[in-house]
This record gives sequence, structure tokens and C-alpha cells, in this order.
Amino acid sequence: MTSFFTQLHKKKITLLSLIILATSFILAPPFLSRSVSRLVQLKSHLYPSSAIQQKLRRPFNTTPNRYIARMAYENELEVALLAVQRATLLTKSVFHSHSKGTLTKSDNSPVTIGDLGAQALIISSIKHVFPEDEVVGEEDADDLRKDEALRSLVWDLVQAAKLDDSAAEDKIGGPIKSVDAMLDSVDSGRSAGGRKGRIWALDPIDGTKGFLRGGQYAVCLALMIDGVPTVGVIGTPNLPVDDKAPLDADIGANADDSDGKGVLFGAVKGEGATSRPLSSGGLKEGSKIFMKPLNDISQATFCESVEAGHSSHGDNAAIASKLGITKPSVRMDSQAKYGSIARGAGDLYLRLPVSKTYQEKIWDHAAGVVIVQEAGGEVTDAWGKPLDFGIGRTLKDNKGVVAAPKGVFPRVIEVVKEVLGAKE
Ligand SMILES: Nc1ncnc2c1ncn2[C@@H]1O[C@H](COP(=O)(O)O)[C@@H](O)[C@H]1OP(=O)(O)O
Ligand SMILES: [Mg+2]
Repeated sequence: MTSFFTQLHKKKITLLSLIILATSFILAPPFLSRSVSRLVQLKSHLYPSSAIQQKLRRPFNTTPNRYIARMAYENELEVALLAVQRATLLTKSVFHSHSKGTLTKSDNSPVTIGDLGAQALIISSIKHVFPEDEVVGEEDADDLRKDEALRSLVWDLVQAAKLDDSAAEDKIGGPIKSVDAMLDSVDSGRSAGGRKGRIWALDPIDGTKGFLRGGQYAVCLALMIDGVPTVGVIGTPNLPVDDKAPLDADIGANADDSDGKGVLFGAVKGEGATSRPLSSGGLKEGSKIFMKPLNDISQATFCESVEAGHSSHGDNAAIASKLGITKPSVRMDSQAKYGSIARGAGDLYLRLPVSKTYQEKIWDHAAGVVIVQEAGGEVTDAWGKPLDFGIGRTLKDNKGVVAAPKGVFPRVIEVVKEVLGAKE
């Protein structure tokens, strides 16, 4: 009898154990997943994603690695860097040729075959990876469609410009397939711009005057998200690779892209700015760049346009003098000025308006602005107003541009306003 009860008791225990086991199988997963997600939340609070990504980030090369965390807009940055790098192969070949193929636009500004070829290459790269994106490009294909000799010249250049790294070439779509595809690429830069969506701003050769003169020029590309410059890339074939190379007065003239020259700047909003040597293949390793901390503003080096018609040399000089700056300005063409101050070779960029009616173009500033902001600087117009990139192809609500390290920016803008105010 006793053994019967013992048996029954054992069976009960076994049954109970089975019930508990089954229940825990049914109920445990949700509990477990909740605990895991709590752990993840806790971890991301302790280590914000940008810090984790910073640790895991690979230097931008062309080998995708899906197991490593990617930073925001990493693919866009990589495509932009490669597209600009490939376009500089074309501009450099034109820069070296004796006849630079100048033709005159109706507004009398020089346009070159380099401009048209670089625009075709860059837009075809963007459209290969991001077909839905819009592009605001400086050029259009009207002249190319009308002029057969020009068209075949540009087509030859476009076909010859190839990165000597097949993975890098593939990433940006390889060669342009036909003359018609080239014309369509150039014409895809006709976006009106605006405040919504993904729009690229492209200056295929910024500083055409410097390019024709044999000075500084830059290939510039930026992605704007809802009107805010978010990714910026500038290729400057005639700047020294060394971020620490001092800026001297010669930098804007008699430039050449001999060995040891050529820089590719890149930045993503919130992720920092980098520079790396330009190459003819995949991307070389980049390093972070920062503006120079300026403890004594009177020691600043300020950069301005070579062309007196683009920026008032007189007003710039008056501002420098009020800031106690005695060093002469460094004059150079193009957004090479933004790159130069972002890496601490120079300090300030002053672009005081000359004309009351001129509207700055978004492609002349969008890339430079992200790079300077990410290197620790601030950029506004000459009255301290934020630059508004969301109202079309021009910065029509702004006048002039001032860029400086954050710490001294308020003082600089105060003096700029004094000088402008005295002229009102
Ligand atoms: N009156 C002007 N004021 C400011 N910038 C101008 C003016 N006229 C032309 N630009 C633009 O200045 C840019 C070059 O600037 P930088 O002097 O810094 O090299 C060019 O893109 C040029 O445009 P465009 O290409 O139409 O000539
Ligand atoms: Mg330009």
C-alpha cells in the first residue's frame, strides 16, 4: 500500500515537472527576448552608436564588409570619393594638355572640356548607385549636343578616365556606355534643387579661372538631405598631400600636380572630416582632419579668392586689419580654400560680396561647408546668417561667406558686420 502511494507521489512529481517544463518552453522566449533587448538598450546607452561605430569603422576602401557596423551615409561617401577621384583623372589629363579646350559661355565665363567630362563621369557614378537621386550640376549638355568636335573630344576623355582598380571602377558603374549616355548624364544635372529629399550639388571644376591659369582648382560634390549639406567631397589635384604643409602665397599660382600633390577631402555630417592622397585606383587610407585651435586671432592666416571680382579684397583686408592680422592673405581659387582651413593649413575664409546682385551657387559651397563644419568650424554668410541650401540652385537669401574655427567665429563675424555696416 505504502509503495502504491509512493509510486503515485513520484508520478505526480514527474507530471508536475513535465507541466513546468512545457510551460517554460511556451513562456520563456518572450521573457528571454525582452531581457536581451533590455541588455542591448543598456549597452547602446553606455556606448552610443557613433562611439561603437568609431571603434569598428574601417578606413574607406572598396572591400565591402557586411559584418562591420557602418556609419551614416558611408556608402554615399565612398561613392562620392571614388566618383570625384575618377573625375580628377580626367581633369588632370586636361590640365596637362596644352590646349585646354576653352570655349566661351554666353556669360563669358570659361568652360572647358574638363568641366563637361567630369560632370558626365560623376553623374553617371551617382546614377549607377542611387538612380532616384537628383543632381544640381553646374553644366548642361547644350553645347555638347550642338558641337560634334567638342562632343568627340569629351567622349575620348571620358572613355580614357578609368580607375586602375577594377573593384573601385565596378562600384561606380564602370565606363559610360555610349555617347548618348554621356549626354544624358551631363543633362541629369538640371535639378532645380529644393528643401525635400536627396539632392547632390556638383561643381565638376570649381575655380575654372585657376584651372586655366595653372593654379588651384577643385572637383566638388555634396549630398544634401532635405536641403542640408550632409556628405561633402572635394578633390584638389594641386594641393600638397601633407596636411601640415604651410600655406604660402605661391599656393594659388604656378601649381602643378607633380608627385606628392593631390588631396581628397571627405566628410559626413556628425561623423568627422578626413583627407587622403588622391590616387588613380582605389581609395587610399584617410586620416581625420581638424581646424587649428586659434588662441591668438592676430596670428591667423586668412584665405580669399584670387579673383577680385568674386570677393572684395578691400573688405577682406579691412576685416583682417581690425582682427590684428598682419600676415598677407593667401589667395587661391576654388573650394581648395575650404579644404585648406579644414586641415589647419589656414584659419579663416573670407568671401565678402562684391556685387549687390550676385547669388552664390550651392555647388560652390555645399561640399566645403560640410568639411569645415566637421573639422570644427562654423560657416555662415557675411551677416552671420546660416547658408540656406534648400531654396534652389543658388543661395539667394545669403550674401558672402565667412568660415572660421568655432572658438573665434563670434569675434570674426562681429568684425565682418562692423565693416559691412560702415558701408551701408
Ligand atoms: N561676382 C561673383 N561673386 C562671387 N562669386 C562669383 C562671382 N562670379 C563668379 N563667381 C563664382 O566664384 C567661383 C569661384 O570662386 P573662387 O574665386 O573662390 O575660385 C566660381 O564658381 C564662379 O562662378 P562661375 O563658375 O560662374 O564663374
Ligand atoms: Mg565653381
